[in-house]
Formats: sequence, C-alpha cells, structure tokens
Amino acid sequence: MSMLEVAGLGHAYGGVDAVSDVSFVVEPGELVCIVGPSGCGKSTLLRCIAGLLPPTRGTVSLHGDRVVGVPSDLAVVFQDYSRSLLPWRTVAGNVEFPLRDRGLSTVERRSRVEEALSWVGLSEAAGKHPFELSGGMQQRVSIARALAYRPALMLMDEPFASVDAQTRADLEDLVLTVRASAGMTVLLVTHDIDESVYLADRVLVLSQSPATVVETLKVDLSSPRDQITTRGTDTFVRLRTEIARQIRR
Ligand SMILES: Nc1ncnc2c1ncn2[C@@H]1O[C@H](COP(=O)(O)OP(=O)(O)OP(=O)(O)O)[C@@H](O)[C@H]1O
Repeated sequence: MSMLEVAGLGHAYGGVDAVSDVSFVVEPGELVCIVGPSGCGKSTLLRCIAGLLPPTRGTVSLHGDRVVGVPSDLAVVFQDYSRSLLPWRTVAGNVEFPLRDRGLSTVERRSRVEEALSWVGLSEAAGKHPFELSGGMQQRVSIARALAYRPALMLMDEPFASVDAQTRADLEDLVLTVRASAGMTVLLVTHDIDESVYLADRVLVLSQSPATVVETLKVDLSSPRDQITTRGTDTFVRLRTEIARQIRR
C-alpha cells in the first residue's frame, strides 16, 4: 500500500482555483520533492495533504485512510521556524512537547528527545531557549521535533528558504542522513530546482497556478550524495535542465 495517495485534488479560494487537479502517490521510504514556480499553489497543496485545509475536490489518503483533519502520524516542518517553536520552552521542551499526545512514558519521551537532538547535532543545546540559537539551529530543532514524533510521513514546506546558503547545504545533508537512519518517508516542497534534484528520489514538477503535475522525474543519482560532486554530474545537470524547461514552459 502507498504511504500517500493524492487523487484529483483541487483547492479554490473564494471560487478561484489555486490547485487544479493533482494526483500522485508516495511509496513508503521515498523522498519526493514537489517543485514549481512562485505562487503556483505549492503551500496550498501541502496544507491540503496535511489536513490543515479541506480540499475543494479530490481526496488525500495516508496509508489507505482518508485524510479529514490533521492525521496523528504526520509531522510538518514549516519555513518559518521562529513562529513554529515555543519561545518559553527549552530546546528539549520543544522537541518533547508533541510527544505528550503519543501516550509514551517519561523515559521513552526523554530517550526520543535525546536521540532526535543527537541526530541534528544539538545535544549540547538541549537546555537553551530558541532565542539563544541561530536561525539554522532553530530549524534543526523543528526537524528534531518532527523526527522525535516518528511520523509515518514528514511534510516539509520550503524548510530551508529562510537560512543562508551554507546552512541550507548543511540542512539538506542533514535531511538525507536522518532520513536514511530513520527510514522516514518525506514529501518536501521547494521552489529551488537544484535542491529538489539533490534531495529527491523523485521530483514532481508543478505548472503555473492553478497547479497540476506536468512532469514526474525519477532521480537516478547514487547515494550518499555530495554537495560538490553530485551537483557536478551529467545526470544532475540533465535533470535540472529538464525541470527548468518544464517550469518555464
Ligand atoms: N488564504 C488565502 N486566501 C486567498 N488566496 C490565497 C490564500 N492563500 C494562497 N492564496 C492564493 O493561492 C495561490 C497559490 O498560493 P500558494 O501560497 O499555495 O502558492 P506557493 O506556490 O506556495 O507560493 P510561493 O512559491 O510564493 O510560496 C496564490 O495565487 C495565492 O495568492
């Protein structure tokens, strides 16, 4: 059974279509990137998949169950980390917070927090508050929070758009590493073509608004990937050129 199935999904704001007719599946363990031009409806699509916005048409199913409202085994990492962390809680307190609804013992919660913070390299910052951290570190806390939750599916909406280029590269590699260790299924939305090719097993290319899927590309790059050598391969250049052509079409 597919992890995620989106079938004929559409969403309109006040009668104006933002997402037109989107269908695709994500298999367990896959990392799929959705890339599309600015304003094409990427965030709207992701919000519908997360159950935060009811679709106007079509359906979303998570491991076979129709999504109506936010599913309990789904985590979302947003672009705006500063608004998604609780400023009065410590780093460990932020990561632990959603686990309270998981029915876990205190010992299990603590062990998951420690493991997730070590995955993102923030064990030493467990007792600090978000305002004491850099932007990249705050986003790592958001990722750790999602990982500790161990969702069936992790949704990421432009997760690295608000950090500098070096931090962005580091966070991309972090997602690849923890995804491999945790065996997670990830659906990541980005407007950055290179980022989509670097991270994904498959890339879905969206049209201009209202969004439809115009192309699905399998990324046949070997793993582990490397910021310098992978981006210099013929396959990488061919895929990014193909996606750019589709987006400008
Ligand atoms: N709450 C809303 N009410 C009305 N229209 C909206 C709302 N949110 C988004 N839109 C419109 O829907 C369209 C798609 O917006 P959306 O934010 O989903 O696109 P996006 O691809 O994520 O954009 P960007 O790349 O700039 O982040 C845009 O025309 C936008 O103005």
